[in-house]
Amino acid sequence: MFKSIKSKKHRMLAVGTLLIVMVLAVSLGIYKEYYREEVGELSYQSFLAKMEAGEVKEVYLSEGAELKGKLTSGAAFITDNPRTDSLKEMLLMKGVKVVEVNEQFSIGQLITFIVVMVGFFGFAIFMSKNNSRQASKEYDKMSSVDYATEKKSQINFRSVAGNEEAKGSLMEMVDFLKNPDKYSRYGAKMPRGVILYGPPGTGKTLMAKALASEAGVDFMAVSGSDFVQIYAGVGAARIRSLFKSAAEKGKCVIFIDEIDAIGKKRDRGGLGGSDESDRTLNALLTEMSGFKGNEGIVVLAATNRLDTLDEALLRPGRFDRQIEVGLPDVKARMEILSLYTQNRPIAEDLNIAALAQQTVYFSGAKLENLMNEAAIYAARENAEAITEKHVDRAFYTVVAGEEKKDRSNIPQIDRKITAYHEAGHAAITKLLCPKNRVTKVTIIPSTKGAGGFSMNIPPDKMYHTKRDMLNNIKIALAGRIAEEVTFGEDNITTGASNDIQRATEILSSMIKRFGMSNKLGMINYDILLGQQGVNQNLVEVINKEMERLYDETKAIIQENLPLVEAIAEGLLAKETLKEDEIDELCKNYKNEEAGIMH
Ligand SMILES: Nc1ncnc2c1ncn2[C@@H]1O[C@H](COP(=O)(O)OP(=O)(O)OP(=O)(O)O)[C@@H](O)[C@H]1O
Ligand SMILES: [Zn+2]
Repeated sequence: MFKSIKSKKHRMLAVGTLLIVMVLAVSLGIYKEYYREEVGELSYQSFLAKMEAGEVKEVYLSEGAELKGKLTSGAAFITDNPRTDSLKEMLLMKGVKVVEVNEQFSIGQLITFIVVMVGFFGFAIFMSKNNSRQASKEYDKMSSVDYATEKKSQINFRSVAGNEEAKGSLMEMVDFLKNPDKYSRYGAKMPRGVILYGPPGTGKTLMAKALASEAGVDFMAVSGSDFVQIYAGVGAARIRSLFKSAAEKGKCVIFIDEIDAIGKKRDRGGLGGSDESDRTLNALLTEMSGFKGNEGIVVLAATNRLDTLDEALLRPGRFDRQIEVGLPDVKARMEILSLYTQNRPIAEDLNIAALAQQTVYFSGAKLENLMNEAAIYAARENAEAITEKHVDRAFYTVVAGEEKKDRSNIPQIDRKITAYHEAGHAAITKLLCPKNRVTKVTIIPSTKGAGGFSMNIPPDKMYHTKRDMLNNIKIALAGRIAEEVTFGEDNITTGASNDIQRATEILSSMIKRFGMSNKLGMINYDILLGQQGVNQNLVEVINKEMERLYDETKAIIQENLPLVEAIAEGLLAKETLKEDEIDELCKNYKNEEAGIMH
């Protein structure tokens, strides 16, 4: 039994030895109680003689084969047990104390039994203590989280192609990290948390690394899924341990990939919500609010979907900066491809610009993968350089699983429809509200879901006029209208669903809440009908008005089709148009119009 302990650790050995000594001491005590002096074995005759002489003090009477007792001298003795019925009476008559021992086994056996029992219990207690120590050690280990650190990585913002806006935002933080004192002197708080959101493989991790290495601080990377544990409290403990190690480093960048694993929207109804994920999220929120802004710890988190995150995460003092990291447009793809062809032998015939055009909807990771696969094919053939042929073959490997299409027109139809749709929004905005800024139009899908989007910033105003609202409806409708006018009624797409929602919202609040309809008057229909109320008359009025607005907008688009086409062509070529490029197109268009009129 104890042998197995020996083979364990030193401490176990020490405790085990101590235990044995204790057991021996105890049993020795018990032993002495019975055998204070050495035991003398007496023949039955001499026993009888001693009894006659009055030298026997006491006898333990039992059913056993031996008879034990004590002499008046204090010495213990053993003799044969005659097992006669008269023995007890005889002894009593001689004035010997008789103790009836109802033992089935000898005292020696008793002692052995006690030793074994004590030993066993001692061992059990020892093991359970040891186990709990082991368990707590294991818990300690479990509650700390492995993070990948990188101190002097070669990555900087130049390793990240495209994503200029996101890079710009992060570059501002480099100075915060480098000179936190400079900012704290003015009471300026450093942003604690930044969420990078966008499709997979767009360089979120890369940018977080670049931030850390440009600021010259440690980079600690973990994944949200590391905190999802089956054991209660472990996730929260890991969060605390992560921030503790970060605090020990002083300045650092903590990167939490897949933040949605811990920061999912909590179930307000309490149905199906798990306390455990709440606890982990709460621990994160506490830690984020806990460290003072100027301590030099920045937490970057990445997610593919911003809309699934709990609002509590996005509150001031937590992840209050959200930066979109989108799919690269053609220019960015060109830059990424250049980056990954830089140190590779590239054949003359490989046209990087054309390849950038053909890799619509590719993420940075996919482009890197494409060049890597091409390099593998070239290496296998022992080719001089990577040629068009290798890239072609790599293309199919990378898009494997997706339907095999001619690479040159993979999503050409989609792109074209999206381009005209977005051009419709942009053209109508500039035609109806020349003061509105259109800062960016793109046909690269964003995480917000739409095929593309237009950033339309109206000038600051206290009130919205009826005309503003009508114009906004027309801008929303213009996407679908441009699709219809260009590709025919049968080729319109589902891409307008958000636009239709928006147009309906504006129009219905104009009529139901703002009293802007001549036919329905100054009545708040929400109060009158309640939220669920459907009023046939109301629906008809809204529908008629929407139809009228649609026709009006359609007329404007048809009249200005060349502008729509110019913007759409620009989008097809560049995928993203910036504010100045859009303004330029509009200016050229107006000048031409003016030229025709004169
Ligand atoms: N804009 C880019 N410039 C250069 N390389 C890029 C870019 N985007 C992605 N890559 C390449 O793709 C790899 C994967 O990108 P990264 O891990 O940063 O993506 P991510 O956005 O964090 O993706 P995920 O959401 O899957 O975590 C990078 O290591 C890099 O090699
Ligand atoms: Zn639209």
